[in-house]
Amino acid sequence: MRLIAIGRMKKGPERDLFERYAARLRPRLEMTEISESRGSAQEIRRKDAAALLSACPPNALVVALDEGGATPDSLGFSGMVERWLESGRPLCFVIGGAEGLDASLIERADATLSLGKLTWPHMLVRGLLAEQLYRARAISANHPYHRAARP
Ligand SMILES: C[S@@+](CC[C@H](N)C(=O)[O-])C[C@H]1O[C@@H](n2cnc3c(N)ncnc32)[C@H](O)[C@@H]1O
Repeated sequence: MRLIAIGRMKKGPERDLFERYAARLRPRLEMTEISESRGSAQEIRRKDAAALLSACPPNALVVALDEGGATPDSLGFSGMVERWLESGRPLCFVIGGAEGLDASLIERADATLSLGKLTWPHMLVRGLLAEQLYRARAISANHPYHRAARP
């Protein structure tokens, strides 16, 4: 699995959070970082989209992280991840920069994923996604990391 994201992460709590879960994930979650571009908001979104997509293999199964995307619960997400992995296509998660993702990228994506209606800082989204991927894999493996019971 690969995470392709805008911006270069500095040392700090966001990086620690991402690395804590990424290190435990199987298959591994590799990271490709793309430098932030300059210009108007529209130009930045277009350049980011081109750079993000060119970092994905041509046959990639692209999952775009977007506030307006699908909102599965963790159990549902676990099933989605299993199906994506079973497809045999390189699985690429894409996170935008400060200006968000261009519509062309959302259209190209095979799936979209929202972490809720709130806007999260893009560096934090990396850690949130890595944790949810770890949880998804734990659910599939019946590992007790995920406690499904609710009052
Ligand atoms: C700071 S946000 C961009 C906000 C931008 N105004 C927009 O409308 O997308 C940067 C990136 O983080 C990710 N992101 C932020 N909040 C998210 C959420 N609730 N669900 C999924 N992805 C999110 C998206 O990939 C987004 O492109």
